[in-house]
Amino acid sequence: MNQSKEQRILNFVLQNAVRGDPCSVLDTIDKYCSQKEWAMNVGDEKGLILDKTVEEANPSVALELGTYCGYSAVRIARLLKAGAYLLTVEFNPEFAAIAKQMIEFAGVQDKVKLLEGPSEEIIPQLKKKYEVDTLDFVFLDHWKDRYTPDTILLQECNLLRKGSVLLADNIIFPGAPEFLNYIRNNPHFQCTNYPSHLEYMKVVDAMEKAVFLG
Ligand SMILES: Nc1ncc2ncn(CCCCCNC(=O)c3cc(-c4ccc(F)cc4)cc(O)c3O)c2n1
Ligand SMILES: [Mg+2]
Repeated sequence: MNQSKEQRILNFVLQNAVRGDPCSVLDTIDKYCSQKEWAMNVGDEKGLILDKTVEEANPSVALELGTYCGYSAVRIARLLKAGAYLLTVEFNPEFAAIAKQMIEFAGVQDKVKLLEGPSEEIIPQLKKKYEVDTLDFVFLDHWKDRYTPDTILLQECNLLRKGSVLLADNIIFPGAPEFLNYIRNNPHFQCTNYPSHLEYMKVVDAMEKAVFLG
């Protein structure tokens, strides 16, 4: 059976990146996806916005919704301080298997816990099953029409604290208009927009940061 694009991306990393070097894994994925096959990784341009937001938040506990091949999980995990960790949620088993290998090859597996399943099922389990108190940072990069219901769910499950930072990908393309309307009109969030471009393309995109005010 011929390989999936995601398997081809992983194979290119296994053959061309340096094991245990997260930056070489990120550069290798970006090289493949800009030169050979486009894929929906956050990419190098929006990745810099993600880096700065994570460094500023300096989270002890981070959550990512939508792992895909593990590019942003590696990107986030490489910046986490000792003892800090990332929980990343992916419901596609094939993508989860690829991401697991990508995370291990990059050498950040001790900082990343990959949870397989839909966000709407996983989020309500975070406190009891995964022993989370509150989340310091959340990266939303899954179904764009789940950004709003999952942000509401995070609040309902008391997973946000004053200062928790949410960062959402694809605000312009494919777009999350309903989320933008919800979060910008919600007095419990302080929002900042970061104009950018769709990964590996000249198409305009943006990220939105929303700090929970409690
Ligand atoms: N609930 C739940 N829980 C857990 C989950 N795990 C996965 N999923 C499903 C996520 C499915 C993928 C989400 N990501 C995107 O759709 C996406 C698309 C583009 C894009 C596409 C076509 C174009 F022509 C241009 C741009 C670019 C991006 O940067 C994107 O992030 C889950 N859902
Ligand atoms: Mg995205």
